[in-house]
Amino acid sequence: MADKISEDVLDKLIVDLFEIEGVKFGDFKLKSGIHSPAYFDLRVIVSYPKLMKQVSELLYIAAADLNFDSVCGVPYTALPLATVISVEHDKPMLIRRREAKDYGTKKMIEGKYRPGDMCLVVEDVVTSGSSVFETVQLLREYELRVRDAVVLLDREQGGTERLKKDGIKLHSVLTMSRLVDVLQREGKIDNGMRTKVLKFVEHNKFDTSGSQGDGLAQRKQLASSMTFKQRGEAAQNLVARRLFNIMENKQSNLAVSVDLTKSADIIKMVDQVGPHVCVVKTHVDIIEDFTADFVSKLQKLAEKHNFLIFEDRKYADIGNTVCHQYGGGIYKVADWAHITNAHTVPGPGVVQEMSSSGNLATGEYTKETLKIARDHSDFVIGFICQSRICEDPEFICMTPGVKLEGGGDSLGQQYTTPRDAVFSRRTDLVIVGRGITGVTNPEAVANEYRLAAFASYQERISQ
Ligand SMILES: O=c1ccn([C@@H]2O[C@H](COP(=O)(O)O)[C@@H](O)[C@H]2O)c(=O)[nH]1
Repeated sequence: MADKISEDVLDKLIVDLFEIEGVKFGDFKLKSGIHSPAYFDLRVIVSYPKLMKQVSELLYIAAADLNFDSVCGVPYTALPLATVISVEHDKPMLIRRREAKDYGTKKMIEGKYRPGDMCLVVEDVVTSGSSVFETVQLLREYELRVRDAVVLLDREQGGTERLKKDGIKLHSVLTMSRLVDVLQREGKIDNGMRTKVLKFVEHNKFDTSGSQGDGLAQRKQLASSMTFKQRGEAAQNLVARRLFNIMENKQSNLAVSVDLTKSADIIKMVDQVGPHVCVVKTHVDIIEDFTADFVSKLQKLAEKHNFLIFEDRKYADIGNTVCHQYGGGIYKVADWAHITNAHTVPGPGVVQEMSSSGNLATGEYTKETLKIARDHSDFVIGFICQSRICEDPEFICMTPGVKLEGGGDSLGQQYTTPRDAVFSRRTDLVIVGRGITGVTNPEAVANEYRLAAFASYQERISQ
């Protein structure tokens, strides 16, 4: 890069980024819980149009010798940079969606292209390279070719090497070491901070020895110590991705189980507690007056409050029968439920452990169901379990039988507390039924459960 752009221009850019607080130094606790002496937030660039134009131009120069038909920014910070490159140099742009639309074409890549077109990926900061790789992977799924990516700042933590393994050459405008060298020379940071940052980079390199690009496995991070955001970014399954997204945005890892028997009561309850939950769980076969109108009201509430619908049907028959049960009958679960579940006793399917006392779902059963889930990860998003059963980031562990005060009921249900489930047993999401639906002020109580469960998750990832 240094050969294409003058040293002075790069040095001035580094100081400008520092001045607009796109680069900060101190003690920053990252979402992963790690303390970092440097923090980058290049989203601020959009507030400085001249700088945004300059950065886009430098990214374009970094790609000057390359042949490409279109550009695609990694969402979100790099989107405006890719837009400026596209407009200034008359290069068609492609937009990568984070989530497929629920209607229409369900495309993940927007824009016109021909199969085999070469696309240049644009990114603001690269650490492990997993965000760039995710975008590349999607473009390749859509029959585009990708050989190169340009980035404003390479943190030099293994991203270049990792992307190389996937056939992508990373071209960076700036590197972390150059950045701290210049800032020290310009008197913006002292030598102690410079050394601290360089040591941090040295000791926090991502392992690039794996052959394939699931960055998270290579980071050797355990699911239980990762943020929901990181896990959403790593998940390939779109429902899992969407759920992690909702959990992160609503700061909720609470599912409410609305086991009421009259549809009007269910709708009223869901509207009250909807703002606090990421999932509403139903048992439609206990509803006395089930109609299609109930489903459409529930779907409207799911949109209004942004939650997913989980029909707790616990399928357990042969594939052919389950297909009829799931897609047909009077409930037509497949038409409206985002999530449903199955026992694994009949063979491959989804997994379940029970919270009731004396349940038989232990040992080998759990091991086998985990294997089935891994073999069908395009279809499986997680497990019903009382303790985390695996550290695969994409699988969500959901725990029913939760009450703030613990205890049990007269029919064998055993309750655990939100903290015990999420912090001690390291599961992700708590399912609460009567603890919320059986009280006089469900909305306030749902919020209490939300706060307790989310605080336990935050405590866990900051360990
Ligand atoms: O092992 C399991 C599997 C599912 N459930 C379901 O969760 C709720 C719990 O309701 P509470 O009122 O909080 O007891 C209910 O719908 C069960 O069918 C479970 O409890 N245990």
